[in-house]
Amino acid sequence: MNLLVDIGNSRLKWATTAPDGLVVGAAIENHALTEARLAEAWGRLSKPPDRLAISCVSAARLAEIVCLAAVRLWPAITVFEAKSEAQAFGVTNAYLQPEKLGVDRWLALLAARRHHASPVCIADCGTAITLDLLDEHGRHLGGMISPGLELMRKSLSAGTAALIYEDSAFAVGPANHTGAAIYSGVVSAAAGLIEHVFSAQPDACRLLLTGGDAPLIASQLGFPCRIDPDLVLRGLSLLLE
Ligand SMILES: Nc1ncnc2c1ncn2[C@@H]1O[C@H](COP(=O)(O)OP(=O)(O)OP(=O)(O)O)[C@@H](O)[C@H]1O
Ligand SMILES: CC(C)(CO)[C@@H](O)C(=O)NCCC(=O)O
Ligand SMILES: [K+]
Repeated sequence: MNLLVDIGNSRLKWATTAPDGLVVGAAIENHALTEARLAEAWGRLSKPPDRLAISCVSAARLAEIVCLAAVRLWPAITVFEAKSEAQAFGVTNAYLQPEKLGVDRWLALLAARRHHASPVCIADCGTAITLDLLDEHGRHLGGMISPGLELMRKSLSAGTAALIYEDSAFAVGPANHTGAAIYSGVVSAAAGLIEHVFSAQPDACRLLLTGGDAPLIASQLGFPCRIDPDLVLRGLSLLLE
């Protein structure tokens, strides 16, 4: 059994590998991440993992906390930190400097190539929204980066006098109060971005969403799509095969 850890800019997601797939644990907010918190989550595992694979696009300090917690619980564990490469598992990285592609994006591409049909447009709807295009030969055609929903909402409150960040419920379409108008605006911006990019792709291209905001954004898309919530973790799992 192996342990997989995906550290995003907001939350840490983790899973253990099982013969028939992943067993996904409860996400931990980055600001609440401590060795003790991980020990509490992982202390309940039925047996010690042999290997730990980490994907980290956030501060290196968080990956260190994860390593320390794992080594303290299981001194014999082997730790592996994923890095973006020029080529792996039939996928070729489009970046001029392949190591500069966010490792979460790279792992999502590897998992999409293995578990979904290509050509595919991957939209990771997390702290940032990233789009990555993969052709039928496994060639990454490049991608795009935009702020995610929370960052868009926070940037409005940071850059204006009247707009405050409210924990408003999402309602479709034009709104009649500020919080709902902002939420509706940013979800429309995200859905519009994805539709704009996807509609320029060949007919055979599929649309694949992942990330915490994938279900909400998918509900506002004018195209059919699949949601794979564990795409980055599934990419990590490939690396340990
Ligand atoms: N239970 C939840 N807790 C926190 N955020 C959630 C939850 N469910 C959905 N979300 C949404 O998920 C978004 C964060 O997505 P995700 O967890 O994929 O981000 P992340 O992996 O930290 O980001 P990234 O990889 O882009 O840095 C938040 O904007 C929030 O709106
Ligand atoms: C864009 C994010 C923040 C998305 O999590 C991450 O993939 C990242 O930090 N990427 C590095 C820059 C790049 O991918 O071009
Ligand atoms: K992510």
